Amino acid sequence: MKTRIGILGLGGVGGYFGGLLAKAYFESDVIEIVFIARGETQKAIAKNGLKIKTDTDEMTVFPSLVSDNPDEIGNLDYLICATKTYDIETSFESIKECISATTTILPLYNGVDATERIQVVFPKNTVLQGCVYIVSMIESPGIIKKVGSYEKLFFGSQTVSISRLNELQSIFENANIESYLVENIEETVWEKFIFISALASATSYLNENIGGVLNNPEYKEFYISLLNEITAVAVAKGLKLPNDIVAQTITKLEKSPKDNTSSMHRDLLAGHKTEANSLTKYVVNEGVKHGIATPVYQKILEKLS
Ligand SMILES: NC(=O)C1=CN([C@@H]2O[C@H](COP(=O)(O)OP(=O)(O)OC[C@H]3O[C@@H](n4cnc5c(N)ncnc54)[C@H](OP(=O)(O)O)[C@@H]3O)[C@@H](O)[C@H]2O)C=CC1
Ligand SMILES: CC(C)(CO)C(=O)C(=O)O
Repeated sequence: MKTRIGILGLGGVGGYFGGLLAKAYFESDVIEIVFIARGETQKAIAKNGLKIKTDTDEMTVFPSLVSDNPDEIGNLDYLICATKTYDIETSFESIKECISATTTILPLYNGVDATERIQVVFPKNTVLQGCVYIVSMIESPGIIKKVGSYEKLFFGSQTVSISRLNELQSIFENANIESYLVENIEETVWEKFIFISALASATSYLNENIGGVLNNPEYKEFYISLLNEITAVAVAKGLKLPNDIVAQTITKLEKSPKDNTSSMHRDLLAGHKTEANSLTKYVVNEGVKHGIATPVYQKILEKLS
């Protein structure tokens, strides 16, 4: 029996990492990669394969199947999900028949509540935690453009032992995915969340890219006040983060390409729906719950709502 891996959402993230899996396991006897895509994306991939462009290269890959029909997709051993967070519940509803009690689910969204939300829909399943650092986007349906060099994938579980997750780590490693199976995944996901939540909120509110935020002292101060607010919320929630998390996050941003911006800012500029609920509102709500003031987040939320 082949290990069957579904990729839900063939956009910037799902398309890139799913594409590496499809390339590695094309016509494999042991692993089958299924792309779960709909509409124009499904049509384009079925006709031409999935094209991935990087700064230096281009490749076209073919999954075993591209479909959004649960009868065709069948039961999955793993489901890797990378729609936008506002599509979590509806996208799962459409493929719930493909999830059995033994399906392991790996969410790769920005945000910290995906695992909890998916666990509500599938209470019996193993739902891992994960996050990625990558800059990638849909150029047109079935064509993914990845910019720059970073492409790290972190995953793990608070409840499942590392040894049970080694199979998935090997699957990633054999596909040349820079993946890290980490013990303290909750902290890793929160460290990414602190980075992206403050960045997405600042770039979207100020309408500036990373360089624009860092090079203007007033904007940098604004960004740092977001880091302080979200860190206070994380601490109130009981997260054990490094003491210098704010300084570490600023350093991380300083090492990022200055002409890049957050995916939320890109969505806002393109007139698309944004993930403000997961990246901005979540912090305000958790602040209220734990008695932590988040005035700068609140100001941004008012503008983005
Ligand atoms: N892009 C990036 O550089 C990064 C993104 N992230 C995070 O990763 C997550 C994914 O982002 P990203 O890849 O940019 O998103 P995209 O918008 O590029 O892709 C999302 C994909 O999900 C598909 N989708 C939505 N609902 C369904 C459904 N019911 N069935 C099948 N497909 C569906 C959409 O298809 P359709 O066109 O049909 O709606 C779209 O192709 C987000 O949480 C984001 O914040 C994290 C790090 C970096
Ligand atoms: C900042 C970045 C690119 C880092 O992965 C990101 O997560 C996003 O834009 O959503």
